[in-house]
Order: sequence, then C-alpha cells, then structure tokens
Amino acid sequence: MNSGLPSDAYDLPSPVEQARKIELRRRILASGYMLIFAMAITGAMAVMALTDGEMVMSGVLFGIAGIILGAYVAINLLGQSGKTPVLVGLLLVVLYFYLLLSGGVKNTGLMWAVTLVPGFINLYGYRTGTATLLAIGGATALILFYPEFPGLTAEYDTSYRARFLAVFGALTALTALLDSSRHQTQQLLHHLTEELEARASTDALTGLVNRREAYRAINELERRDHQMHGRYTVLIGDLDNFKAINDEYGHSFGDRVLRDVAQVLQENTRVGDIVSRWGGEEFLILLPNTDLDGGGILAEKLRQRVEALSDTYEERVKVSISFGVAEGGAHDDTHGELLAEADERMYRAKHHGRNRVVAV
Ligand SMILES: Nc1nc2c(ncn2[C@@H]2O[C@H](COP(=O)(O)OP(=O)(O)OP(=O)(O)O)[C@@H](O)[C@H]2O)c(=O)[nH]1
Repeated sequence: MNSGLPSDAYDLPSPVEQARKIELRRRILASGYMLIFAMAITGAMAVMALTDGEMVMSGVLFGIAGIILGAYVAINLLGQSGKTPVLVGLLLVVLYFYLLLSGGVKNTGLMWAVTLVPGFINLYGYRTGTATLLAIGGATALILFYPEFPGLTAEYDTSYRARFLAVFGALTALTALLDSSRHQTQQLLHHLTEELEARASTDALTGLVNRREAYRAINELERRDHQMHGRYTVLIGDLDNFKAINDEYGHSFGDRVLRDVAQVLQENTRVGDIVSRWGGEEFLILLPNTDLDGGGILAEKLRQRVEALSDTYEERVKVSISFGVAEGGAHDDTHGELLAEADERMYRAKHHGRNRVVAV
C-alpha cells in the first residue's frame, strides 16, 4: 500500500536538511577561523616573548603556532569533515592548558580563555560546548586551587584566580544562553519550514500530493530517466460525471467521494508510486520503473476498485473513473508531451463511453 508521500521517490534535499548541512558547514568554517586566529595570536605572543628574551617560551609558542599551521594545512589538503571541529577543539585545549600552567607571556596566558568560550560554543553548539567548557572550568579550578599543583609554574594571586574563574563561568553561562535561544529559534524555523513544506505539497481535502509536488516528482523522474535510462508511466484518471454527483447529492457528498477515491488509489499502489490530486476530480499517478503494459494493468485494477466504491454508499450513486496511460522514457519526449498524451488518451476513454482505460 502507498501510505503517502514517498521519501525515496525523488530525493531532493528538504529545506531542513539543507539547513542542517549549512549548520555543519558553518561549524567547519568556524574551525578554520579559530585555527587562523589561534595561529596569529600564538605567533604574535611568540614574537613578544622573543623580544623580551624569553627564549624557551618563545620557542614553545612558535612550536605551537607551527603545529596549528600544520593542522590548518592538513585539514585543507585532506578535506574538511565533521571531525574537523573535534581536532581543532583538542588543539585549542592543549594550548589553553599550556598557557594556564606556564602563564604565557608576562602572565597573560589566561586571557586566551576569553576566546575559548565563544569558540567552543560556536564549534560544538550550546549543549556539548557548555559541557566541555564546564569540564575545562573544573580542571582549571583544580589546577589553580590545588595546593602546589604539579606543573603550575605561573604565579597568580588568590583574588586573580577567583576572579578569573568567576569571569570564565559568567562568560560561559551568557554565551550558552545566547546560543540556546539562537538554537531554539532555529528549531522553530525548521519546524515551521517542515510544516509549510508539507502544506504546500499536500492537497487539503484528500491528503494526496498536490499538483505542484507532482510536477516536482515528474521533473525528478525525468532527470533520472535521462541518467539511468529507466522508464516510468503516468496514469491520468478523471472521475466520470462528477458534476452530476455533486448536483444530485450535494458538494459535501462529492467531497466524500473524492476522499474515498483518493484512498482507493493510494491503497492499491506501491510505496514508490506517487498518487496526486491533479485537479478538481482528476488524479495523476506516477509509476517509476513501470512500462506501459504494467501501467495499463494497474489502471484497470484501479478502475475496478473505484467502480466497486459505488456499492459502499447508501445513496444509489455510480462512481467510476476513466484512465489515460502513457509511458515516459522515450528520451526525446518531454514530460509536457507525455502528460498531453496521457490526457488525450483519458479523453478518448471518456469519448468511448467512460469507465475505461485507454493505453494506446
Ligand atoms: N465536491 C467537489 N467537487 C469538485 C471539486 N473539485 C471539482 N469539483 C467538481 O467536479 C465537477 C467536474 O465536472 P466536469 O468537468 O463537467 O466533469 P464530469 O461531470 O466529471 O464529466 P466527465 O469528466 O466528462 O465525465 C465540477 O462540477 C466541479 O465543481 C471538489 O473539490 N469537491
């Protein structure tokens, strides 16, 4: 049974998928900027240390700048991936702890933490970013307040340590708050976009795919057809004497018939098939990987099932449908010609007495 809009029938990325890809690209881009920034600052600090005669510090900082440069070049040569932000984060953490322990140039190393906070939240989002920063903050508190922590050569006085931790915590909280509201707005936008997409592609009365979406699917099938030399078939079905049904039993009964017919069409087609409401009482069914013979057999089955609907109503109504069938895949045809052919066959079915299938 075909239970609605097939996800694999035509795989254009949805706006939400596109937004997610953009978000990942943004993070990878942010990683690149962070590396360039870290390299520039570390290089500048190395030069300052050199001019102050702090040869060891200068050498280490030049070394770190070199590693960052190497990472930047490697990432660009090997191609950026979702793992890039993790690698960049690791490098930045190593640099941070080195500066914390050594004090950096003139004991200004801790200032690096100011860029670490927005940087991490930008790289990992507010949840993972905040968790990572809390872990870094905890480790920093341990290093700063553990009596004679091994490896801590920098000298910070007690109020400086306490103030640093308070600023680090406040900065993390504020940045996380800002990013979480950005995240919520983004989620809301994703949700609204999905809803709008669904509404814009669905027929409100029958729940079938609408004409706009059917066109999109035909374009996609046509594109695949050219690429993969596949074939597909279209059925155009039009309810017979529907005006008379409306006139005799009322518009809301007509609506009920339309819904029932839509359900019959969906229940008797495959998941990859696309059943759309093409117009008022007209339906278009797209059958990927199906030839004219297969399409004709299905159309005949659908015709019989629609006819059988008549017995399900208390009203003495006769519901029937006429189908025109045409096959795509003659590679010089455009879908315009294909639809015109199916339409012309459907009108011939009407002309020859209705409630029938014409496939040649
Ligand atoms: N109830 C209802 N009727 C609709 C809807 N959309 C279109 N119609 C009606 O469908 C009828 C179509 O009439 P016609 O185009 O004359 O076709 P027909 O009476 O089915 O005759 P043939 O197609 O020649 O068999 C019109 O009366 C439209 O008002 C709808 O959403 N609900």
